[in-house]
Amino acid sequence: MLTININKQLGDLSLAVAAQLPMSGITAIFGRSGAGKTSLINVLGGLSTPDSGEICLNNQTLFSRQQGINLPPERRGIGYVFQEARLFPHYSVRGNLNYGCRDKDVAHFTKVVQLLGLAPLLKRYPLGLSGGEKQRVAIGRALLTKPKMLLMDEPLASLDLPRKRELIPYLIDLAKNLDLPIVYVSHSLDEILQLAEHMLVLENGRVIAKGSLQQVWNSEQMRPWLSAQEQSSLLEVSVAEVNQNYSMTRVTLSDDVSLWVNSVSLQCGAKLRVRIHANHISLCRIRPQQTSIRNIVPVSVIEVQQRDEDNHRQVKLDLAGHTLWANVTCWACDDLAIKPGLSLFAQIKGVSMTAADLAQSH
Ligand SMILES: Nc1ncnc2c1ncn2[C@@H]1O[C@H](COP(=O)(O)OP(=O)(O)OP(=O)(O)O)[C@@H](O)[C@H]1O
Repeated sequence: MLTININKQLGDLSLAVAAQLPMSGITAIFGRSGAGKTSLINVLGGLSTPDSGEICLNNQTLFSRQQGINLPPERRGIGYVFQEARLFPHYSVRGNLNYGCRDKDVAHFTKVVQLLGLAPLLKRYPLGLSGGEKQRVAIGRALLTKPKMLLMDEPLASLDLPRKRELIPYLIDLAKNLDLPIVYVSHSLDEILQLAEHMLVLENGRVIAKGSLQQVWNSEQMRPWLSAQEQSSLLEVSVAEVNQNYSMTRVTLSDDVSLWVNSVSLQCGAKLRVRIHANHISLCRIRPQQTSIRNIVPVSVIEVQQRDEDNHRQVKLDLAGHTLWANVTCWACDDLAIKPGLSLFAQIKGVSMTAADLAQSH
């Protein structure tokens, strides 16, 4: 467990974080620009010093103002990967990987090189590498110091979309195969959906939500910070059936609720997360007939919310015990007299759930 309880004044921002991060899987630190994400991981990595508080990694105190402890970055057992790869241009990939690595563990080197697909690059120099390749080398370099935890500050931010897609599977493999907890800063919900198991949301230097990805994603606390386009729900489902003719996959949420989504190449039984955008859901009082929409599921209204700036309402629904958010115009809400307790049918277009909305659960 990484236990954080720190305060630091940074210009106008008061960073005040109290949280415990698990020592497994990927924990996403999410927040808008200026929320304090980089400042937080700089404090964890020892690149900046809190004004007060404590940081403990398992049983080791990394920082304690009271006890006068402040371990330097190299003694924290924490690896750091920045937005830019920051490689040494005059060293080969092998030279960069070995830089700062005192303990020459050949088996570990081979494993890291294999996990990150670096073997064909070892003799090359940074100048000739793509952005994604450079970032893989930077990750490898951090891993070769055998950290107990890896901090990554938007490691995909400087990459174009194809390079991002290329790197994501490597990151998933690392967390799984090296049993290495990763703290991953991002303001991209797309990346977080694919990578993270846990999530911590920062706003104005404070933690506004933390917990499992699904719990935080679907929470009330997330709503105010997301635009209507970003509002969505995350459901954990299992692959049940593939319709080869129409390239659609049926996933089940519970014994009697299933959804058709765009085809995924996974075995039946595989666990998936599916993101359903609130703008892609429509609500009906009676079960629609002869509709093009493949997914019609019974729901009941838990709550209806409206933000001052919006001309629509956010309807929180119960779908077989899971939370589903739908954005509906005020007009439709009034017409259908949508209020808590009402039973409705939610329609979700099958085509609206694409590869970007589907992620394998780790
Ligand atoms: N050393 C400093 N002195 C003064 N202000 C600082 C300092 N470091 C950070 N800040 C301020 O703290 C705020 C948070 O910065 P930080 O870089 O941690 O945000 P962030 O959430 O990582 O943002 P982004 O997503 O844009 O990288 C910003 O307003 C920044 O200007």
